[in-house]
Amino acid sequence: MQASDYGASTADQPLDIVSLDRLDAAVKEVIPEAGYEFVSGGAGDEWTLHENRRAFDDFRIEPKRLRGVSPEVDLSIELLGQSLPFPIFTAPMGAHGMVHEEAEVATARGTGMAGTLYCSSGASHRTLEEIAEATQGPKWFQLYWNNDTEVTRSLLDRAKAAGYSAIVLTADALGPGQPDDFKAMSSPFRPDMVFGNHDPERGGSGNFFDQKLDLDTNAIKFIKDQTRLPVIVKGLLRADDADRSISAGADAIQVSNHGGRQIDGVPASIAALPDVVATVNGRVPVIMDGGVRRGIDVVRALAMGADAVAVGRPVLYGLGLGGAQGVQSVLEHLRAELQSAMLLSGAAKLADLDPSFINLVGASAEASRS
Ligand SMILES: Cc1cc2nc3c(=O)[nH]c(=O)nc-3n(C[C@H](O)[C@H](O)[C@H](O)COP(=O)(O)O)c2cc1C
Ligand SMILES: O=C(O)C(=O)c1ccccc1
Repeated sequence: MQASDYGASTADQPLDIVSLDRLDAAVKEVIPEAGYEFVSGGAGDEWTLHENRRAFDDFRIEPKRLRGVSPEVDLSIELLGQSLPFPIFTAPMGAHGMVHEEAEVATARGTGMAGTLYCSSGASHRTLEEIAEATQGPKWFQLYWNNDTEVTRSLLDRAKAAGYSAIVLTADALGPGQPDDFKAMSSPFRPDMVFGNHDPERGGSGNFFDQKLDLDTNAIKFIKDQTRLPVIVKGLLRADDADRSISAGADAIQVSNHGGRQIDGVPASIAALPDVVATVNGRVPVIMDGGVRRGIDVVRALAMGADAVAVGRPVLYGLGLGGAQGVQSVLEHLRAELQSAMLLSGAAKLADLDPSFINLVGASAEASRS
């Protein structure tokens, strides 16, 4: 059966983007409802989902004037041995076939066209090898740890062989958050397309949330011994967990609440960032994700100590609206907004961004006083 028998998704096309927030309403009109609900939704009452956006407002930018800043801001960074043209990359997300018939292959291609890093989800619809081939840019592999270590070992060997340069260990998804029917999830465009790395013989890698993770059984060390690649621990909100992860060998920390999709009622990522940054104290890079939609959000996250940010849902909205080119448009739009936000804040280079650009008000200020 051909993919077209099921109806095709949107053709590749660049998007004329005014603001990433507006993509939500546009994509709702063009992708199947199940796909839109899957991507846009959050856990529980979606309090954390909304808080991820709202909390940015607690961190006001205090712009610096009369500093001779020119528009040619250098946005490039080095992150765990990779150079990125700007400090923004595609967050690991599963099941892109819910949005586009080419699924992660198109997302990875579009991310590569924008020149930045693609983080490939362990719950992708396409195989990690197909995805790796689709992008010329840097790439990391996100692992859902499997209690059957042979399943984990085989995924790590494949990721290394396919050229992924780091492993992201997701620590915050230990049970189904939202929705809970992941095992049955196939693409509405191609019902034959299920999770690409899933090995039905072992039943293993389909049980994404059946992971028992602790530092005593040494997941981080296991990954490093197996791959000799750097490990990013993703999904931390607490400073003590960041500290424990670094002691166990983590090479970077990704502050995240999984886009408000795991446990509701936890703080926004941007609100959790300062404590983690203070404890990490420059030992390893800190990445954050959750609610990044504007160049000013990136300025705030970097001023508060993040080295880079990852973006989730808007990338999939770009995929739904314009395939690989839509993804490219989303990432390039955010890069352009960052460039302008740097100029208008009075920051000549990324290294200039520090907490002196931020004035803390509102709920987050109250929390930090108590
Ligand atoms: C549809 C979808 C699927 C996701 N799948 C994964 C996943 O497989 N692994 C993972 O570590 N995080 C996953 N996430 C979380 C993202 O990596 C990221 O933390 C979050 O989307 C960032 O928030 P934002 O969407 O507000 O930018 C997923 C998020 C979405 C929206
Ligand atoms: O939806 C998610 O947040 C997620 O992590 C996931 C996990 C397994 C399959 C698809 C998505």
